[in-house]
Amino acid sequence: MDRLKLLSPAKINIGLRILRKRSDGYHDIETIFHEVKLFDEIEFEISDSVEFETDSDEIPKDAENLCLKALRIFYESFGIHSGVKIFLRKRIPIGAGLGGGSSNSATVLKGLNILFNVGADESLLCELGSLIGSDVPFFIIGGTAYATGRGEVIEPFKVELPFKIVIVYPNIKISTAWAYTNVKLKNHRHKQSLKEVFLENLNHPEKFREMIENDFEDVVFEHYPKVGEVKKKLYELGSDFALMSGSGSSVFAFFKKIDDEKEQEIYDAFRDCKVFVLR
Ligand SMILES: C[C@@](CO)(OP(=O)(O)O)[C@H](O)COP(=O)(O)OP(=O)(O)OC[C@H]1O[C@@H](n2ccc(N)nc2=O)[C@H](O)[C@@H]1O
Ligand SMILES: Nc1ncnc2c1ncn2[C@@H]1O[C@H](COP(=O)(O)OP(=O)(O)O)[C@@H](O)[C@H]1O
Repeated sequence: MDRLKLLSPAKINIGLRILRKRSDGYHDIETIFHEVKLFDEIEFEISDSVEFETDSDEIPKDAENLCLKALRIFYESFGIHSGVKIFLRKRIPIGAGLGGGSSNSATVLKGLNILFNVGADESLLCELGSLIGSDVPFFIIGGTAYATGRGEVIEPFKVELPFKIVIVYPNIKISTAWAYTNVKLKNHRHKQSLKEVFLENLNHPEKFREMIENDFEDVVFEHYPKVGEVKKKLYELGSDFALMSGSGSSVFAFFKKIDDEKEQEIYDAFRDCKVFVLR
């Protein structure tokens, strides 16, 4: 096969606790990654040189692009010398807490593995992914996973979410490094694990509101009040649970059901934001 097209999904963090700062400068976290039906598309074609193109003018097109960082790691790890043309069609908002760049990196590792028939298994691809970013290993596996460490220690689990998901992006790009630098650490000792809280209360989402938190909300809402207003409005629209995703600025919400009228009401409520109703 000399051509391939893969979808590169976004994720939300159903809860994000920052436990401690580590000696390597990262933070130990506890989170639940959940893949959502919002995708970038990445096309691969064997060629005589390495070329990268994207339809987005909001991300680097040079070696700084996370697609090319992933390609470099893959080529160095497996001694690849052939060329490949990569085209990235961007849909996932940038700097949104939806893991777009990390997802693209993982999708490039998976795509090259198929294209060049290298046969690297998931655990090797996760290892390579963790060299690119803390969120990348999750995107190698996808689905839903409980994550610890800096986010690279992944424990996948199956769950049928009894909700429709809405994501509201208030067009504010937030740097992940800025968020981690400015976040105030909280005490999570003696708390039930996020995974237990989540699975035990799937049918009582009102419990999520008091037990599933995102530690980045305080610092982000303080500097970008708009993000807190989005969360408040999602509750006013009748959502069962709303929370900022990752380091922001997107806010996701669970709704037990969304009919056409409710969908229109949601779009009308957030005219100055990008809204994704993933029914
Ligand atoms: C916050 C989260 C939550 O899922 O996602 P996003 O909101 O970015 O999507 C992740 O922890 C983001 O993971 P990722 O975007 O891969 O971060 P990396 O590239 O590994 O690190 C970017 C910077 O964030 C900080 N960082 C990242 C992860 C972590 N556990 N502790 C940190 O302190 C470090 O300063 C690092 O230099
Ligand atoms: N392929 C890519 N897609 C998205 N962002 C990228 C990509 N390559 C590099 N970046 C850079 O990564 C940062 C945003 O990463 P992204 O994953 O979209 O946000 P978040 O980490 O908030 O989920 C931006 O600084 C962006 O310029």
